[in-house]
Amino acid sequence: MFEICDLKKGFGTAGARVLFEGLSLRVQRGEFVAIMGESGVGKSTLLNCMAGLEPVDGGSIRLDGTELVGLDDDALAGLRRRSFGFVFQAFHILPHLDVVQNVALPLWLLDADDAEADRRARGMLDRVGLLDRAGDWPRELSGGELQRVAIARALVHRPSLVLADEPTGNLDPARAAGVLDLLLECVRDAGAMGILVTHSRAAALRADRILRLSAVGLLPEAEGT
Ligand SMILES: Nc1ncnc2c1ncn2[C@@H]1O[C@H](COP(=O)(O)OP(=O)(O)OP(=O)(O)O)[C@@H](O)[C@H]1O
Repeated sequence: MFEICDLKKGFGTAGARVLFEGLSLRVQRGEFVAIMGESGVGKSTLLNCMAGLEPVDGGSIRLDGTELVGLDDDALAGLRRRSFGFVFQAFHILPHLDVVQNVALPLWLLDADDAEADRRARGMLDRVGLLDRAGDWPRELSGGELQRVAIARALVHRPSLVLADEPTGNLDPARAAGVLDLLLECVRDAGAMGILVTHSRAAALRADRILRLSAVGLLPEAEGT
C-alpha cells in the first residue's frame, strides 16, 4: 500500500507560499489513480514529493510500510531504484544505448547479472510489442514506440509504485489510449500501484478513480465535472 498522510509542501522562505497541506491519499495494490487539476496547482511537485525527489514541510509518505519522509539521500535513492518506476513525458530514453539496454538500465542499477537483465528486458519488450526492435537505436523509433520503451523500462524491475506524469502528452488520441491501456494492464498484472498525473480527461477516465488537486487538497472528482 502507498499512503500519504497530512502532507504539507510550500516554496519560498520557510515554505511561505503553501502549495498544499493536510493532503492525504491511500492507494492499494493493483490500483491505478489519476490526479487532475489546474495548471500550476502542484501536481508535478506532488509527484516529485511522492518519490522523495522534493523535500516536504510536514506529513508522512509510506510505501509498503517504509516511511520516506526523513530518510537520507542514499536510502531514498536506493528505495527509488528498487521500488519506483517512472514514466515521464520526456521519457528520458538514453540515445547512446540501444532499446534493450535502455530497458535493462534499472536492473543494471540494481546490480543484476547481465544475462538476467537482458532476459528480463527482452521479456518486457515482448510484453509491450517491441521485441523485434530490441537492437535498434532510440532515434529509429516513433514517439509512441519510445513511450512503450519507457513503460517497459519503468516496470522491468517490478516496482511497487509507478508514477506517470503526462505520459501520453506527445501522442495522438488513438496512440495515447493504447499506451495508457498498456501501462494500466502492466501495473495491474504486476499487482503494483500506479499514479497518473494528467490534464487529459480521456486518460484519467481509464484509471480506477480520479482525484482533483486544488487549494483545498486532493478530493475525489465529482461525477460529471
Ligand atoms: N523549486 C521551486 N521553487 C519555487 N516554486 C516552485 C518550484 N517548483 C515549482 N514551483 C511552483 O509551484 C507551483 C506548482 O508547480 P507544478 O509544476 O507542481 O504544477 P502543476 O500542477 O504540475 O502544473 P502543470 O499542470 O502546468 O504542469 C507553480 O506555481 C510553480 O511555479
